[in-house]
Amino acid sequence: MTARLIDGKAAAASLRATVAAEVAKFRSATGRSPGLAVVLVGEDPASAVYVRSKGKATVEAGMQSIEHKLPADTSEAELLALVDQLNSDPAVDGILVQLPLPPQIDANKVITRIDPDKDVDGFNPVNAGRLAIGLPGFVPCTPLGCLKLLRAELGDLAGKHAVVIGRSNIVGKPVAMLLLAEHCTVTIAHSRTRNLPAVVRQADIVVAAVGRPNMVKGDWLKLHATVIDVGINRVEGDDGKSRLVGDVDFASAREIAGAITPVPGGVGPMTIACLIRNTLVSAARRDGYQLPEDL
Ligand SMILES: NC(=O)C1=CN([C@@H]2O[C@H](COP(=O)(O)OP(=O)(O)OC[C@H]3O[C@@H](n4cnc5c(N)ncnc54)[C@H](OP(=O)(O)O)[C@@H]3O)[C@@H](O)[C@H]2O)C=CC1
Ligand SMILES: Nc1nc(=O)c2c([nH]1)NC[C@@H]1CN(c3ccc(C(=O)N[C@@H](CCC(=O)O)C(=O)O)cc3)C=[N+]21
Repeated sequence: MTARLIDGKAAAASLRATVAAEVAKFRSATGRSPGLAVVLVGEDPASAVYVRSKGKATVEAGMQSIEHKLPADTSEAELLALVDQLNSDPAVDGILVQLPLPPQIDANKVITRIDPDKDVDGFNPVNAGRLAIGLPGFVPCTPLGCLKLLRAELGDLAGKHAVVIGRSNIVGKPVAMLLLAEHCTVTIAHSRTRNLPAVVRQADIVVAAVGRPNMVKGDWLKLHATVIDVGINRVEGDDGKSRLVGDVDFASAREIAGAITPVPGGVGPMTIACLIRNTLVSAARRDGYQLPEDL
């Protein structure tokens, strides 16, 4: 039996529709629409694509998109000044500074400067801390998207062994924190992990966030494991055209896994849906407006 496909595109469309319906109610209750400011420094083509799709999703949900495009040679002081301005702008509910940033800018400094209560990316240390100790805050969009897909697929996650491959601050660590809060037994693997295939073979849930095309093979998996592939890797196909592949070798993994996310069409679309979700949550908190619990 080949694995069930976890359709992130469909799940994202459904979340976006739910958010749009709630935005409409928010607007009639408060007379304003939630605003998301996205800041792009430089012209990395992949970043430009993501920023465009974020803006489109924001507007489609009935929210205001405020885009700031700065030249690649922008100084750290200039970017920090823009963040300060967005922090104090009442029309801005969410602030996202697209990563990576050019080398003259310290990304940690910028992330730390964003008002934690507008930090819809969930990258500010205050929000990382809130997640770690179980306080309400903002959960990073990609990890939240992974969790939503897993809950929809498996229901209760308590007691499952989850192996997260990757320990970055934006994906691996927050995914591990979320799974721990769901009462999974969590193993975090990384580049120094010994015998990774044997570690992965213990997993009921595998989350791969590595950035290495097709690294996780089907014969690493426990039979019928649930596989969430976060990797977005652009590679050259046999036809010479570039295409996207994940960190999991999809062809071999789908023969062993119980369910698996494709790339594209898996976690990526959920990231953007969770961003507009977080922006609405931010606007509601700032206005004391009550949203449904399970958004
Ligand atoms: N779908 C989406 O919305 C998003 C997708 N991504 C994608 O997810 C992937 C990961 O992103 P990100 O977390 O930012 O990447 P980073 O490069 O920040 O982190 C990669 C992690 O993988 C670990 N790693 C590297 N090589 C190996 C190896 N051979 N075996 C085991 N672990 C290894 C590293 O370990 P160590 O710490 O020891 O160096 C590190 O912890 C990328 O493909 C990225 O494009 C990212 C964000 C959003
Ligand atoms: N401050 C910040 N926040 C981020 O959330 C952030 C960031 N910086 N920098 C870059 C990464 C990457 N990221 C993705 C978003 C959507 C898709 C996505 O929609 N992917 C589609 C395919 C898109 C395509 O075809 O290129 C899919 O997987 O189906 C992928 C990756 C957000 N990131």
